[in-house]
Amino acid sequence: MKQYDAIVIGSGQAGGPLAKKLALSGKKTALIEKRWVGGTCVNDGCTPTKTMVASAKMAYLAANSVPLGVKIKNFSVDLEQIRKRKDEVVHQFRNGSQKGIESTKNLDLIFGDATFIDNKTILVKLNSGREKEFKAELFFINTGAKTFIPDIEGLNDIDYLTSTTILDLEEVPEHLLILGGNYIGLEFGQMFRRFGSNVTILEKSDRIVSREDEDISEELTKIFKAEDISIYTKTTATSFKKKRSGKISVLISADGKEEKIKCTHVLIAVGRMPQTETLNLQKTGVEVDEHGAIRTNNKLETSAPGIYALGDVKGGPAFTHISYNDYTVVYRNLIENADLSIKDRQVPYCMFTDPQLGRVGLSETEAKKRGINYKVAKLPMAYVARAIETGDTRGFMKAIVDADTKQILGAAILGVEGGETMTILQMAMSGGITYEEIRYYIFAHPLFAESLNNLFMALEG
Ligand SMILES: Cc1cc2nc3c(=O)[nH]c(=O)nc-3n(C[C@H](O)[C@H](O)[C@H](O)COP(=O)(O)OP(=O)(O)OC[C@H]3O[C@@H](n4cnc5c(N)ncnc54)[C@H](O)[C@@H]3O)c2cc1C
Ligand SMILES: NC(=O)c1ccc[n+]([C@@H]2O[C@H](COP(=O)([O-])OP(=O)(O)OC[C@H]3O[C@@H](n4cnc5c(N)ncnc54)[C@H](O)[C@@H]3O)[C@@H](O)[C@H]2O)c1
Repeated sequence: MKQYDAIVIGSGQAGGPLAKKLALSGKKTALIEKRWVGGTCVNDGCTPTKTMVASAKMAYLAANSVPLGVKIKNFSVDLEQIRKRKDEVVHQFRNGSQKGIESTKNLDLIFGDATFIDNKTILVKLNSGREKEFKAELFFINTGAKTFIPDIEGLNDIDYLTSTTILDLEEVPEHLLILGGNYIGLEFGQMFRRFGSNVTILEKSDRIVSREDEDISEELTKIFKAEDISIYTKTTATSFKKKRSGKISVLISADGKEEKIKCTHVLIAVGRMPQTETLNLQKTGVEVDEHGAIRTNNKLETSAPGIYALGDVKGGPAFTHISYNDYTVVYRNLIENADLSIKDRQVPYCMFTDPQLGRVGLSETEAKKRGINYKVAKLPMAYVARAIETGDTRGFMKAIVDADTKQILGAAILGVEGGETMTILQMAMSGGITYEEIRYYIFAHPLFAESLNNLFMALEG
């Protein structure tokens, strides 16, 4: 049985870089991956969706070019080319990471499905069909999450789509019904509407993006409705039935009333669940919560000594940059004797609808709940010179500031390149730059960033 110093299970956004750095630090390391190097982000998450969102944006621009004085006649969407481009980008990223791992001294990349025998031993069902046991002093679990499939009558009798299978559709759905109105539902909903599908989104809560402030949900709803996307809130599906015509009949319960909708495709986007059920964690003493997420402390140590958990598998904010940050925390604590913690770290994120929603820090709702003496700065994108010049004034900029200290507490930028503008405020928050300083800051004209002067001017008087 081969003995390692460290075994990393899962080559997600933490696992790959961590395995390389551990090996380079002198630890004999193995990285076990059951599918593809790069995990969800590279293979069926961020990378493929954002390449396809770019195609959807191109279709939107072509369809809306006339006001800018450009007539585009007869454009069409070529899903095969969109898929091909997406696959090329994914393969480029995946192969690049794999080569980097394979050429790292002291590191073995093993393709197979790992399960614990005890807290120092794993059994790997190799992709070649054989089984092998490996031992290590340290284990790092980075097995990510997968689509949660709700228990709804008839769902298993239709070929429903997930965020993975929808990436490889060979034709644009005639009518795509989406269950769930948050990141995945909204990014795919708008994308396929722009590719030519009729799109209906069913959201269980009383508004889409229900974790955000109400004005954000309202503005996004307006933006989606302007593209003829149907949104039902306080609604879920109660049964699915495949018709002889090939169509799917969906019984929905909308705000207490029942209604039937026909569609051709169904995308399930009601959340993701940690991939822990096949790890045999009961053999290790690693505790999980009621959702199967691994419990860790602020240094990402589990309840079993020598076993760490990083990324989506531990629950909490499920983003690539958070998983990557987990890796730096674990690595630097272990190898560089740092004393880093994930407590109170910033969690920025960007939803890649068009326009984007860039978010960091407190929302207005949270500031109110905490009883903070806050003020809200808000500027419609229709007042942003760059937005007017480039012909897209949808959305607004919003910042929550501390009325006493003048520090920025949070920001929501719903607008073109909203993620980039949000990041400027995120850095101001890290550096303790006050909103008054930003109000008088020199930004190059006419950038979106320049309007941060005006955003905070709104707080004067
Ligand atoms: C459609 C979609 C779009 C997204 N877009 C964004 C975005 O724009 N921005 C953003 O920040 N985040 C986005 N995310 C979330 C992001 O992809 C994840 O948060 C990120 O990939 C972090 O994952 P991870 O490192 O925890 O693990 P993952 O990347 O999920 O990797 C886990 C790896 O472990 C492997 N594995 C699992 N079990 C075993 C086992 N027993 N043995 C061996 N290997 C195993 C899996 O095959 C997988 O490769 C998106 C997610 C989805 C689904
Ligand atoms: N741009 C990004 O950063 C990005 C993009 C895609 C995904 N992600 C990550 O992927 C994760 C999963 O995203 P998601 O959108 O699937 O999940 P989510 O948990 O963020 O949202 C699920 C939505 O479905 C609704 N819902 C739940 N049950 C329902 C039902 N039965 N009927 C109708 N609606 C129902 C919920 O109210 C919620 O609005 C997120 O946590 C996110 O971190 C990030």
